[in-house]
Amino acid sequence: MTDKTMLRALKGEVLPTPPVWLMRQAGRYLPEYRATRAQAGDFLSLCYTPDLAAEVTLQPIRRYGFDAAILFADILLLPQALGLDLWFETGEGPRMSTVTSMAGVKALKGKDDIHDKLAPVYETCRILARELPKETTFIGFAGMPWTVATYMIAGRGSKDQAAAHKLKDTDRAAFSALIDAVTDATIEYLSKQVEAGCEVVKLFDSWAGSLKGQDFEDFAVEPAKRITAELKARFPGLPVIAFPREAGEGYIGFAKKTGADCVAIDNSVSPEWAAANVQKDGCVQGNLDPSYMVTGGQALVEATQKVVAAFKNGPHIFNLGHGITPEADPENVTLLMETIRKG
Ligand SMILES: Cc1c2[nH]c(c1CCC(=O)O)Cc1[nH]c(c(CCC(=O)O)c1C)Cc1[nH]c(c(CCC(=O)O)c1C)Cc1[nH]c(c(C)c1CCC(=O)O)C2
Repeated sequence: MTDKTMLRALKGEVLPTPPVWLMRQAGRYLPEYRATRAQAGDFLSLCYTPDLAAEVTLQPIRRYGFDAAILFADILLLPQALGLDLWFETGEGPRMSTVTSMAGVKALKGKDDIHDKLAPVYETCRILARELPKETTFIGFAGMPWTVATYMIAGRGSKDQAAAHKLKDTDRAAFSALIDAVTDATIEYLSKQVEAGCEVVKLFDSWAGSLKGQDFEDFAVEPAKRITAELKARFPGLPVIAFPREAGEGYIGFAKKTGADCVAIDNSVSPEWAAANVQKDGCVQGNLDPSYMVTGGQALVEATQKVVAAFKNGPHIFNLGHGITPEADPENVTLLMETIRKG
């Protein structure tokens, strides 16, 4: 039996204190992150410089002793490896060349031609597999095809994913071919991360909430199911965490339908609701509102205790409902950790 608490929770064990890590735990709220990012020059150089990417992954582990470390990279490196141009506009976010037709999908690189570009990411994994503390679980990740496709189709982030919905509704063949191409490449990308030392994979579907009805089944559930099944066939026992963010009722049964070991829950649903409707089927991860990491105080303590209490009768990994923001106060993360660990 492993003594890594995160792996134990993923196997369904109910622990007296939940394992904890935070989405975006390596990020701009930490002065040491900002210093290493400045040393790298920019965000993408940081992602592609293995020593520095490993360093920022380790920083929050040293500072807080989280139970898990997540590989430092980005979900948009995969479309870049598929041949799209990617850059970040300061203060705005990602920009990308677009794919909006079958010809565009056909022009993408094949699923086995992504590894040259992504080799530095695999090297980061190898460094971390060596250097992480033995009690720390190492998480690899990728974006889910729908979320990644929304950026590939629009060339940027958007509030309502309108461009992706439009392609889905007007050129189903091109849209489906794009989802399939990203699904196939994601399987190869995650396989390499696991071969390089990741012990768990997390699938980020940040925009799953905008898929409704049959679209949710076809483009959130199905790709998660295919990716999970193929990874588990290649790596028996590999734990998979799925995060269909803002899925609402779609969270119910998501683990059963996809084969994922754990469902990550955002903070638009209450922990009590998630315990009753989702945790009944297995491990859940979540779901404190990230804004408490900015505001802190007694409200943080009480909200944290409420999340822990709501999930205490089943397998639970403590996390935020979404990424920690640049405005968060590092001291509030210390308070969070004290609150969780003193029980
Ligand atoms: C949609 C998405 C992206 N990236 C990711 C998602 C899915 C999760 C989510 O919904 O947030 C996932 C991601 N991005 C990053 C990680 C690393 C691991 C971690 O610490 O969580 C992970 C797992 C680093 C990052 N990815 C990004 C940063 C900030 C970059 C910086 O240092 O300037 C980090 C630390 C940039 C990024 N990357 C992306 C956007 C839209 C942005 C700009 C917005 C922002 O600045 O927060 C795409």
